[in-house]
Amino acid sequence: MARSLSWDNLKYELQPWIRTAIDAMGFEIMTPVQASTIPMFSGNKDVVVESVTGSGKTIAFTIPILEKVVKEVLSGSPLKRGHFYSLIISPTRELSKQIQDVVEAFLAYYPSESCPIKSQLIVGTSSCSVRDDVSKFLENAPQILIGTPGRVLDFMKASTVKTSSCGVVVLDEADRLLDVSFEKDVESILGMLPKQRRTGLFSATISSAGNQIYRTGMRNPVKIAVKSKVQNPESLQINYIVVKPEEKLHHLLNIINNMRYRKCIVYFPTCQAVTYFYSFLKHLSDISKTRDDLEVYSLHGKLQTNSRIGTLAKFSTSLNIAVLLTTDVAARGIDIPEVDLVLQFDPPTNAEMFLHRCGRTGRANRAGKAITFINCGREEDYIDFLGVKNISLGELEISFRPVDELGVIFKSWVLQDRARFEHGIKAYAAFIRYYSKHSASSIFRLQSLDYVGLAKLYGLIRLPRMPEITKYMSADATPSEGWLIDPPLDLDHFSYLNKQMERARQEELKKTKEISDKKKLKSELKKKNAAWSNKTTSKETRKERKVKLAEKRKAIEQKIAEAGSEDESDGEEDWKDLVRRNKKAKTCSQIQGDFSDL
Ligand SMILES: Nc1ncnc2c1ncn2[C@@H]1O[C@H](COP(=O)(O)OP(=O)(O)OP(=O)(O)O)[C@@H](O)[C@H]1O
Repeated sequence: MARSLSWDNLKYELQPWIRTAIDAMGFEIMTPVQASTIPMFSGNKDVVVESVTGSGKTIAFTIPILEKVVKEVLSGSPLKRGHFYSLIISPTRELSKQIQDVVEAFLAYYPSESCPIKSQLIVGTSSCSVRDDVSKFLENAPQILIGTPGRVLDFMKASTVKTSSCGVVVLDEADRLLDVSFEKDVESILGMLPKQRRTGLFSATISSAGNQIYRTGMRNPVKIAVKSKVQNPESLQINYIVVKPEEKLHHLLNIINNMRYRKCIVYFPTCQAVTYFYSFLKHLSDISKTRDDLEVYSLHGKLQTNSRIGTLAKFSTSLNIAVLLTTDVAARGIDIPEVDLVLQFDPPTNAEMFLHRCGRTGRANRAGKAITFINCGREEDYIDFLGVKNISLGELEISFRPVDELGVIFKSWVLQDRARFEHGIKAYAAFIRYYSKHSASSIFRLQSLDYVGLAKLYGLIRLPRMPEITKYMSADATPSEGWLIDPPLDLDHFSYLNKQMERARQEELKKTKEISDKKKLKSELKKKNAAWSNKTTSKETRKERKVKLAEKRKAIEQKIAEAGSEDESDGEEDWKDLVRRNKKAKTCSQIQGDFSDL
């Protein structure tokens, strides 16, 4: 046993019940991040902690929180009604629940006869309103709150919730909590807490938060970085496979059917892709084209909280071989020890997410394997791009073996129901939107996408009319009228399996046929077709955009002039810089802010 990592070597003595809990959990020694963080954070220091995925950061903040809360409880002055002592914020409901489970696992060993210590989860659910959270809080008087930013903020705004006793706050996955999508809520929450508090920021990729960390009101924080040569844990092997888009599903099935693993997480780019491929895999398993000992689950941000938490619990506790199809909603923090394989159907939109996704396996020194599909062509540069960021991947040279009759089964499954055909188009369009948000935009370029290969992957029978396709595909590369099947299908006779939907469609069809006026008909059809993309190429909007741009340019130029730039070349620099920064801010906010597809 490494002596310096022995729990006995901590600079102060842990409370006996915490020590008992640690022994019962079987944690013989501390992990390096725990050895460095626990003494600092339990003492009077604010901490900013960066350490690889699966290195035990949760316990590194749970123990100090429990130590502080117990001290308060034993101090003799009882917790006043509506007050609490500590707050842990995380970006997702699943992660908040998981943290609460760890806190509760410790509390099971607390000798609670005199004054029990309790925690409460504050996350949005359809079955429980903010008001319900508040009444539960007032009734149970928990000292520790754990939740997601939006809900915690709403909860804290209630007049009966008092924040002045909160002495310690933790932001888990802090870089995510400080990015544009959460930063406002998080700042408001921190602004409501007492200034004289301890703050801890934790993440495997905290460096990406940059100066944002100083907006959390920390005082002289200690930075703890448990570093190694590479950014991923050593127990984690990361590989990539270069594929053609239309071959991806075959590769996926070959891997989940033939590779040895216990639990596998497959990351898809969007919710639409998860639901679409999940239904198809279910169909395949019904007709026995996948292993019959295999359980497949799906999890994404558009599901209700209870269903999300329930699915994760089922996947975690399943005794069978299990595969979870998901999005980045389950990329950070989720800790399922038996996950030994992670597959990325597409690379994520930023390198931090790449590490978090891969880090769902190879945790706590257990062996794990992560495989990423890379589309052949320009995307292959992504490997060097990750290399520069100290993430090294090895190529897995797997020769392509088509799965028997997969194409035929997929096509007939799509053609059985118009709803599937539409679902495929939505998933395809969502993917193109997702692709346009990559932070490495010089590698993931819309103009380099293989639109036809991608359409085949999504089981489309016809290319949808999207501005991207018209813009980036040459006319000779576009199949006639966009059809990918021969002969083309009479779409008017392509029906829904769902009777109600089919009835509504028939009525709509009848109405359209009755419109004798050609102009009106054209505008009706245009309205319908516009739904696949939120981009518009109408002359009117282009004109408006041009005017707006000109106004912006004028305003920036005026700013530069006011700043009194003497040298013309400097002025030119400034102008370019401002425009560049402006553009960057825009892309950043698009990349990080829009998670509606997850
Ligand atoms: N001292 C320890 N000894 C052995 N295992 C530990 C120890 N501390 C924590 N673990 C286990 O390590 C696993 C990973 O811990 P945890 O989820 O806290 O990692 P993390 O650093 O927060 O990862 P991520 O960055 O992905 O959120 C958990 O299963 C946990 O039970």
